[in-house]
Amino acid sequence: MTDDQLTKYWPLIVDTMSEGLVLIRPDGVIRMVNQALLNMTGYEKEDLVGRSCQVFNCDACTRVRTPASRNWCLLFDRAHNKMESTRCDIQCKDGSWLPIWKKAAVLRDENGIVLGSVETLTDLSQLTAQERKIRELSRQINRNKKGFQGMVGESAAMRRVFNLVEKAAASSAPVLIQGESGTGKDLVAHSIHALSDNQKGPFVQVNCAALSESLFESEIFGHVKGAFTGAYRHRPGRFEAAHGGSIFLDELGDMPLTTQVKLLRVLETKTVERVGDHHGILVDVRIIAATNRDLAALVAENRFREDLFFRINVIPIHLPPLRDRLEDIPLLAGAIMEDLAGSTQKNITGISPEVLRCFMSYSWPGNVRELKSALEFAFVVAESGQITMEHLPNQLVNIKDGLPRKRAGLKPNPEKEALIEALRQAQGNKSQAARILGVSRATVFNRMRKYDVSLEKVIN
Ligand SMILES: Nc1ncnc2c1ncn2[C@@H]1O[C@H](COP(=O)(O)OP(=O)(O)OP(=O)(O)O)[C@@H](O)[C@H]1O
Repeated sequence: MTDDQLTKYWPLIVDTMSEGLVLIRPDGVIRMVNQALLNMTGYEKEDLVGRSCQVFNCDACTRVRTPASRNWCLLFDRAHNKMESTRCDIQCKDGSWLPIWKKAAVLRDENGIVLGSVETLTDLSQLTAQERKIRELSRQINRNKKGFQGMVGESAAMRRVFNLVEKAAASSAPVLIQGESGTGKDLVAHSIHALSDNQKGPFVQVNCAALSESLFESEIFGHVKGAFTGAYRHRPGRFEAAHGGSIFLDELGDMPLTTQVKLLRVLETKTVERVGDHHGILVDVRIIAATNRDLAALVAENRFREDLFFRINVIPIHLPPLRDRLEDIPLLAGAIMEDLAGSTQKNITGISPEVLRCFMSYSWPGNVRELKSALEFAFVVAESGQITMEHLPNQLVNIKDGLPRKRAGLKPNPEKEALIEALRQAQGNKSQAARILGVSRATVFNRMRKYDVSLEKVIN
């Protein structure tokens, strides 16, 4: 084919492409379009040629068009001399939105003068529909797997929680999960992320109780080199690491007041500033927070900022303690034992009626986590057959008047009494007390501080 023939047949060649093609002048006016583009958008050639490319209302273009710039859009800036590609949405003639993959390059003459840009557009509507279908199917599979996203429970209270989790996942507002230790706050946070549009992004967890005040800010906001002694290089914080996903601020009630001010600013401006720097970095992060403290009470005591409380408590989810949903125990015990049977070689067939009665009358200060560790303990002690009372840990068979300890016996503060009892049984060994309660050693420390429990008082 000669050059002349190529020029002659070029329009036909361009029209055989399955991708849309558009040529745009440096002032943003459309110079030429191919047939595929007309098919994709529903426009006629005369609707487009000679008009501004703003007709497509492309969401990527609104982001790169700057009123201060001399050029029509950043694409024509000298610094952006390469091929650019992005996923974006354009508007069709009937007003509907079309998801596309757009590739763009600037055309220059031999003197470097910009002649215009060429853009190819791939229709992603089918792919997007398939992705949505896959997401929906995987949600259904998770729902059918075990309970709701791995959370077991059929009580009215838990059904309300599942419902709220779905609603929270569909929104991008901050979520505050409150509930006693071991009620499943961590599971709820993971479920919200897994069901949200940010599911493909990272899930970054920060335990606010585990970080010392001095480390806190650089850990979650990052720092620049030289910000403090030992800051040898620039380091991004957890917020930046969570960009495009979710950040889970666990034990939020333990966040230092100085950091609370900074967090409030992040929520309001959607930008973070690394320690030692004043440049805001834009972050698109879903915020999920949890605490086992009564945040409203901390606000009243001036230990938690009221403005932050209102800003973060947009979608409150309260997880009820296990003693208030005892009807969930048989289902929970069954699911936990199914998991344990799968991971051990023992032929344990179930729990005796007496054990179930005991479970139903116990106060479960450590909630589901304690139920889980009680059954794990029983799986270690029992050989085969049914789990009976003799296989249960001490705190459950602490018999009073022929019956396991009643719920009423633990009021008004079951968590404090359970802590004292566990420390007594463990003779002051905090790790062992943590195992008895089914909580972490840090939680034992926190509770000792919270309830002002000292080892001398407990053991003597
Ligand atoms: N509804 C539930 N169904 C099944 N397992 C559960 C449920 N709730 C909690 N669990 C299990 O109980 C344990 C404790 O749950 P989780 O860590 O989510 O509690 P938490 O409220 O975050 O506790 P903490 O405040 O101490 O961090 C985990 O092993 C979790 O899988």
